[in-house]
Amino acid sequence: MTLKNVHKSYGSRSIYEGLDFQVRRRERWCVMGINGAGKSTLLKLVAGASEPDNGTVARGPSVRMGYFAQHAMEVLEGERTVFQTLEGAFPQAGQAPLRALAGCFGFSGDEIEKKCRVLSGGEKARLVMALMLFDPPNLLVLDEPTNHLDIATKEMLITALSQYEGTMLFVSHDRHFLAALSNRVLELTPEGIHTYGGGYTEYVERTGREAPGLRS
Ligand SMILES: Nc1ncnc2c1ncn2[C@@H]1O[C@H](COP(=O)(O)OP(=O)(O)OP(=O)(O)O)[C@@H](O)[C@H]1O
Repeated sequence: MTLKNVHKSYGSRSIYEGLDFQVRRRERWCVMGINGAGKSTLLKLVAGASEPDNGTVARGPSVRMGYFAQHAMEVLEGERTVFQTLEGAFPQAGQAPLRALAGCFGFSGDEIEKKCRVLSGGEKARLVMALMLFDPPNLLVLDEPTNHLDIATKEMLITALSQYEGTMLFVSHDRHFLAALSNRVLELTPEGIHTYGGGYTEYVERTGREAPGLRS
């Protein structure tokens, strides 16, 4: 995944002026920066949900991507149940594995019969994660995936993602998520980008500072 000389503005507000950045296989980048630095915009560009004004975003031919952002929850069909949603996505999978999948993501017993329209934000996020991780793509782009999750589900997600062997690019304000899952750090600053070859913990040790906007 290579971004070359990427320019992006919203109206008169310039977000990047010539961004160069490369993500290689198995790297796990956390993206840091203050509010409005352009973290979500970068993830959108990588995911193809937004186009650069100038420059190129190139994906390797074997890249299969999963993109999670808050709007991902809106694509759930309100009248479908949790189970119907999983079955619709994986028609070949059979009942038992899908029930097990739902269970792993906290939908036990009758809860899989709940319609999507009644799900809480956290339940929707869990269902979207289950859809994404059943047959995981080899590049995950995650924009604040733990936002609506309770602690138990967050820990479960961290465990699942630490076993994931693909490449990741993510934004998180959760210290444990950052520390457990990153092996690279990209910092967006007004002066441009800084990259660090180690994970978040090494970044904190080296720079003596934590990510801006950390929640826990
Ligand atoms: N579609 C849009 N139209 C106009 N301005 C936008 C749009 N999307 C983002 N922006 C602006 O661009 C800037 C960067 O936005 P972005 O969401 O990438 O920042 P961020 O670093 O993810 O911020 P936060 O930490 O607050 O989520 C912000 O000032 C934002 O208001």
